[in-house]
Amino acid sequence: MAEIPSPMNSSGSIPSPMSSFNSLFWSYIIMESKWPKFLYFCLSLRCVIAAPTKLVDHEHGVSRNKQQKHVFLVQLQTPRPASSHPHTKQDLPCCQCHKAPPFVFLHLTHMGSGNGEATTTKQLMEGIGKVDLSRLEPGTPGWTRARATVTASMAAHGCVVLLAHDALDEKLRRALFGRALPELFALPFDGKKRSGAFSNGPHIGYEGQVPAVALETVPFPDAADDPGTVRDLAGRLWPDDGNPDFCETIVAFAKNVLEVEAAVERMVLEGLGAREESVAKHLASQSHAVRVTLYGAPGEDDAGGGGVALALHAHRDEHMTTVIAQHEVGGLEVQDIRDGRWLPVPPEPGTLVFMAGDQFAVVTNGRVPACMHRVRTPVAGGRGRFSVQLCRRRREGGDPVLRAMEELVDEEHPLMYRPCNHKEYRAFRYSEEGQRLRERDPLKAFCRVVDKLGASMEME
Ligand SMILES: O=C(O)CCC(=O)C(=O)O
Ligand SMILES: [Fe+2]
Repeated sequence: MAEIPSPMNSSGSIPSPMSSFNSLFWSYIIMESKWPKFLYFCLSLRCVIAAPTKLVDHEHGVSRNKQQKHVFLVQLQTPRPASSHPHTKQDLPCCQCHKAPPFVFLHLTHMGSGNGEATTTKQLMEGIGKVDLSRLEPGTPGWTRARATVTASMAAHGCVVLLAHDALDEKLRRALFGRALPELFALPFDGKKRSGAFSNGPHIGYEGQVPAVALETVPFPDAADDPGTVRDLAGRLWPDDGNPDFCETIVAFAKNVLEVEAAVERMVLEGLGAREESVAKHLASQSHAVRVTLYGAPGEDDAGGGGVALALHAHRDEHMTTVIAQHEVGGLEVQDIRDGRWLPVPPEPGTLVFMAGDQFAVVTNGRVPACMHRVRTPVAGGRGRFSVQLCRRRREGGDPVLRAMEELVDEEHPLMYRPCNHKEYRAFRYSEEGQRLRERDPLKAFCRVVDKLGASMEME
């Protein structure tokens, strides 16, 4: 049986929900091939504390493999009074607290099966999971442990931090952030326009020089599969020689990080109980793009509280997944789904941040929530911030319909999102209505299933 650190407090007793009204009271259950009993326990507990079924459903994850151990984290949480709520504008569970009666919320999180290790619980309680992917081979115990941590963190936050020194070593990091990006963004505006991918529209080509948005960003679609597209673009940016070093750097990043991305997506989907063939089919249905971004250095006037300036508003990505590499200047923050707090993700060398977008929430039947995130850059130091993202989305020309994976829908997890056309969803996201909802939940407005009582299945 896997060992998990005790949730006891310093006095050696398990904290009681009554004595910590605004904080988490939690306990855990370790199961060994006994999930039906566990389910029965949950159902009876639900009756006893009268937690709404929606809350029970939201944090999910009973794998059906009865041969393996199942580790669950059970969190009991009392709602915060509305008056102390810091994020009343967000359309997140916590924001509905004031509507909820003062009973106890029940969160269930599947911590993984197989040899899931102690670190998962600790990391989940402290924030986002962090996993070292170096030299991991599928099928080994290390892989199984990593899968448990990745799955738990994705299910809880829609996000996990990866230590991936193999994919982003010091040499590539220097080539990318020390040379390729500075050279690209130093080009005059007209030079960048010449890239031919110019548009000041949403996430299609070069974006920059937009009043009130201090960032510039350039996408390189299909960089790993079709390096010729990077060379074409670079040929227009640097007509003299096409900057071969730049191309080599972008393609190397794309190839390395795409490999990591696919491995992590596989871990999460398998961790949730998807079949190998479904996962393979899903991965083959996606395209990718590398996007390089520069956030201008904020001025003193831009500073909000805490000496940081908002550089990118809170949002969820509309595509499938995003892997983000930050460099030296931090700023990425993800929102804790449980209480609305913003958790900073520091730019540690060799780390990549893996996050779910709306398409992934549809495919996983809401068992992985799309990650709400934003960027706030420090004013002190007056430095710009670089980040590089690898975005994955449903391939153009493939099946345009996004739907939940069959295995991830069952009695315990009824369909959460209706099948939807990814292009239509993208168009909706950039429509006036979608923009209005961007800090709330546009996916919910677009295709969330409504239950028989006419209520959305989200916690309300
Ligand atoms: O730069 C970052 O760290 C995040 C960028 C981002 O969220 C986006 O481009 O959608
Ligand atoms: Fe984003």
